[in-house]
Amino acid sequence: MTNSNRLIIFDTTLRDGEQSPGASMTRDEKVRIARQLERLRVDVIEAGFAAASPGDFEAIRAIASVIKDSTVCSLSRANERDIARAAEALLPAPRKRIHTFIATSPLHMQMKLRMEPEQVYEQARAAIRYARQHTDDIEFSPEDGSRSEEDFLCRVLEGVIAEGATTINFPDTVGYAVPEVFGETIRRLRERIPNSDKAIWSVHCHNDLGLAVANSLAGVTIGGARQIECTINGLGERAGNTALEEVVMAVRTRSDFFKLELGIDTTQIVAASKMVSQITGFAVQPNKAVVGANAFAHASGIHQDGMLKARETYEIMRAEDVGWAATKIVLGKLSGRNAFKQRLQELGIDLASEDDVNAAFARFKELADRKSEIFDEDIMALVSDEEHSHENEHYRFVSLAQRSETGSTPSAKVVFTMGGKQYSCEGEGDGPVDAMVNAIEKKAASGAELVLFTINAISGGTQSQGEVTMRLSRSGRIVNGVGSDPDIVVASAKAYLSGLNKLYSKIEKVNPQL
Ligand SMILES: CC(=O)SCCNC(=O)CCNC(=O)[C@H](O)C(C)(C)COP(=O)(O)OP(=O)(O)OC[C@H]1O[C@@H](n2cnc3c(N)ncnc32)[C@H](O)[C@@H]1OP(=O)(O)O
Ligand SMILES: CC(C)C(=O)C(=O)O
Ligand SMILES: [Mg+2]
Repeated sequence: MTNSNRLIIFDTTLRDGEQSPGASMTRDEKVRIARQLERLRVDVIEAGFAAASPGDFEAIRAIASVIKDSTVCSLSRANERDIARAAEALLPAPRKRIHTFIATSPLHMQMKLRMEPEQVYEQARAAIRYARQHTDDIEFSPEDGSRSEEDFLCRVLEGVIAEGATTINFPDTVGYAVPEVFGETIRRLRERIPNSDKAIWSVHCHNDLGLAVANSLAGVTIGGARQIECTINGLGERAGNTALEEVVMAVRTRSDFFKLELGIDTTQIVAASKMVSQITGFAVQPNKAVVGANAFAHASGIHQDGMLKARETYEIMRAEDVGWAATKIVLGKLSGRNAFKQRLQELGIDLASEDDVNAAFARFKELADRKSEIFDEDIMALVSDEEHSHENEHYRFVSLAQRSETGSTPSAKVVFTMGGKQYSCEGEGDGPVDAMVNAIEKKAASGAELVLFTINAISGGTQSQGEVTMRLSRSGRIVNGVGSDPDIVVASAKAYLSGLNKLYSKIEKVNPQL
């Protein structure tokens, strides 16, 4: 197989992205994101790690059943049980890939796997042999590749290609690499391995030193890789992975330098970014490249003057090309169903049925009565609330009254349902949010610990909705609850109950003994 100039975009938001503490997603949320990734026309969607849990298995299977254009992939360790589980989850997919990996660095082999290099070599080859029985699209990753010995890598990679691996993914698992060295290593590996041209070479970089995008691009330009693994908004384990929007727009904007072809529909980038941020509760920083709120905003007079005379003076990309709307219909309380449905479509939101659209439209009208202009972020929040209401809703917010006055102890009364029964509880606390949590806990007694609380204004002005993310932890499980409302204490109550629902939910990720 020769490397052409086509750059394959492999998205791992649903697998490595989900490895971000607190970013776990439900099956339905994953399917929504997968559909948006398909609209974005990514080549490969890594939908999860089938052997990790029944929830992950089900999510991969659901994605494999609905995605038609992108290849659907599952990660698996280099053993028969994981690979068989991946193959089973991928059965409905028209295009499927099994991605298997094993660590090759001395540190990982000795301390983590407790295996001799010879055993790792044999296990890697055996894994590919077994995976070949299920599909001929097989990817292999030597985990911790950038800290592995080159001679050993050559031997393992030659062996797995000989067994039928069609993609060799070189990971910088701990974000240790620097661009020139990383690119040169891949170039040398490709040069030294006799059958290297039988596989497509790929890069998978982490951002621990903020070099994930630079390393990925060096892997392509210096190393000759033709697949980049990346995630929306750079989500991922620890400091995250290579950001899809950044590599894609770098390759496209500087096509004079990269001279590579991409299949991506870049106009879907912003919708994908907003969807992932909304579902995971991980806000995008305003100065984030491409998808940050300020990425195309100009505040200083000289820049504004230049922009008015010729956009190119201060912009290297067009906002519309990545999906920022230039002009649009303003949605408000006088808008109708058609305008609302049109905006849902533009935001890549597919509601399952007309009933779902009607329910979301009713919430939209309710919100529009309290808020003069409804922004895209409001709609995303509202639809997400709608989707959560279909999940196993053990806890549901009904109403809240709270009182805080300088010099007196804040108090809150929360009405909510638990297991279908309605309760009204009162509590006091250091502040209104603390009082609200104490009120809920009087009845819920969940044992959850609040480990992170963030609040974002999800559109402009003081009448903006507040979007609250509450990260809860219980017995080693971490979940993000998200809630939005123009009243930030109500948003907090919704976020807290949504977190409790996730902790309660059986389909959330657990570590079952399969
Ligand atoms: C770099 C990466 O991102 S790798 C992907 C990381 N993602 C995840 O780990 C998420 C999903 N993981 C899980 O749900 C669980 O870890 C499972 C289901 C895979 C395994 O759970 P458990 O069986 O309880 O094992 P546990 O996680 O405690 O330990 C991992 C085991 O796999 C072994 N292992 C690790 N990597 C590999 C591999 N690539 N191939 C084969 N075995 C491996 C470890 O040596 C360890 O074996 P041991 O139990 O004999 O000591
Ligand atoms: C499974 C592999 C590719 C991985 O995520 C890593 O090494 O970071
Ligand atoms: Mg990774």
